[in-house]
Amino acid sequence: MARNKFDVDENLESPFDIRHFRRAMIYIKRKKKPMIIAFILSALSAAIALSAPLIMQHVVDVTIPSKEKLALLGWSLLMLLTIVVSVILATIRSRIMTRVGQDIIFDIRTDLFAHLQQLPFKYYDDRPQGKILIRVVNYVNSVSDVLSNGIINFILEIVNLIFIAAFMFAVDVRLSFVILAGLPVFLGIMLLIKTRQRRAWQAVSNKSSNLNAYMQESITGIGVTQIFSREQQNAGIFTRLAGNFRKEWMRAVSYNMLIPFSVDNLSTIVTALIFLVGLLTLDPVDATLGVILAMSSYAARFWQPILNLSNLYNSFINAVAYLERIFETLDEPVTVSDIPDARELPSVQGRVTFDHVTFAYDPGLNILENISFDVQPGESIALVGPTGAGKTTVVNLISRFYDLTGGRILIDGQDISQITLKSLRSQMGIMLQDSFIFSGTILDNIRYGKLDATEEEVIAAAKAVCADDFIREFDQGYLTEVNERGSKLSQGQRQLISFARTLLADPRILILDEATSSIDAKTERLLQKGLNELLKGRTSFIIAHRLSTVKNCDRIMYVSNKGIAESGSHDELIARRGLYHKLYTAQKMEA
Ligand SMILES: Nc1ncnc2c1ncn2[C@@H]1O[C@H](COP(=O)(O)OP(=O)(O)OP(=O)(O)O)[C@@H](O)[C@H]1O
Repeated sequence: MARNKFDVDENLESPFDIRHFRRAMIYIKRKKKPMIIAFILSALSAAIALSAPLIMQHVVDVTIPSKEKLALLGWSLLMLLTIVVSVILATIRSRIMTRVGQDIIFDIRTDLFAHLQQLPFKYYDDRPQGKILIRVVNYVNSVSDVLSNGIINFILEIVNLIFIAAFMFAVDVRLSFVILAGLPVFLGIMLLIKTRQRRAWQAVSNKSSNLNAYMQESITGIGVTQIFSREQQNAGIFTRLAGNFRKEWMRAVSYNMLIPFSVDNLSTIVTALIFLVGLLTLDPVDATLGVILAMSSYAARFWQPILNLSNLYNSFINAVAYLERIFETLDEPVTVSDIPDARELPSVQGRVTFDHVTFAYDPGLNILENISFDVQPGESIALVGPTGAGKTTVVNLISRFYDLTGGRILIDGQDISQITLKSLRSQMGIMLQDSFIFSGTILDNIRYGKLDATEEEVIAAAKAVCADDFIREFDQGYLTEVNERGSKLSQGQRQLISFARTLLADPRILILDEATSSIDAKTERLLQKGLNELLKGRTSFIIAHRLSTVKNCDRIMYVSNKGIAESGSHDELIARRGLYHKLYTAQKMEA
């Protein structure tokens, strides 16, 4: 799909079809047993409640005229009992269904999260994170009730309707037809608004997704916003997005409200008709006062399930808009994945070979073309060159974050597209400019890549990269809580923790993408010590704009013009007086 932005609606690639709902049944079926129990309880409770008008009819027509006080008391108590039993059953059912609803949310969310974890970088490149988040959190919440209670209530209301119709016809056939006469009118209204209503709810889901994406982006970029004093403009954008959401919501809800409004009016008209027809035809044999009262009560009851069904239909329509998004995410292909017979990559020595590699993020726009080179185990390679030349792309390809457009990358002679991603990536250590700190303790963060590491191993890794001293200065030492934005930690400290994390995982191949760029010269000297420790005996690719940091690498590759323009040691490249020499002297002059 094309790259998306916070204020661009995500268009669905396929229109809704019932298969989405059938697919949702997979989750529902897992909860078959509690749902059947809940259904039986609901049916019992509804049937018991339905006997009330019959009791009423009997009391009005027989018990009251015969003035049997004891019988009247008996019937009243029975009526009370029906209400109590029906409430108890309904409460138990509602408990069961709350659990079922939460279980369904849990299952869908777990599947979504597991799938999102596997999706390639390309998926995340193409859309704002907020739009992904809203699917896992809000949309799943929104569909849970429809998939649990909704299904049961739907069946139940239909059964209810049949029951009521049967009771109604048993009491009076003519008046029953009067009640049924409102039905075609109602169905006509439903048909008329159906498509518009679905579109309206789709628009709501789009606008809430946009709002969420902007919120997320704004929170992440709050620092930049405040530096550039963009608060007012951003508030303007937010107001526009929130306004769009409000507008769509109002529109969608107005469709929803149309339905109870129609039901209410139809129900009133039908009840009035019953009284009218009843009065006109009132004779002691077939239309007693009791019959008319019972029938008007059935008329109200008959329209209640219809109202409930139409409300369910509304929720169903909303849920469809969300289900479409959820399944779209679940169907997103894992384009970078293990081939069917992928081999495990055994412990590697660290030889890396690019064999005529060509790569494009977007079809037809090659970023790298026909690159070949061979890196020996333990060799350190610096990738330098102008911004946007493709240095990060080269290292991303080694970890197979993207698949190649052409050629092969081999590790110890094995094509990386033929081996499992897990065995490949577990032998790589990657450190980026912005080292990510997960919420938890410093200890957890260092242990992230090797969960079974002992505390001693963690401390040894921290010591090796000169991180131990500053960690111990915190009151809680290694148990200090840090969060995802790494607050409490300076940039350099975050970097050192990330070095320790990588060292502990002990990868054979190391990638450092601008890992030391945001660090001042003094901290860099400290880091350099840690870094030297980290690099020992490992194949490493280091991207750095500051050439002083890569001067000592075994080989320097100058990436430019979709390929490696120059390659050699610092001294060789300086002697060649080419692109690297130019860049180096320019930086020296600046310093
Ligand atoms: N996810 C992406 N989708 C599409 N194009 C991309 C993507 N990432 C990078 N590019 C493009 O690929 C080219 C190479 O980008 P890359 O990040 O590899 O450059 P770089 O040499 O590492 O740059 P810098 O030194 O600025 O970090 C750039 O033109 C960039 O616009």
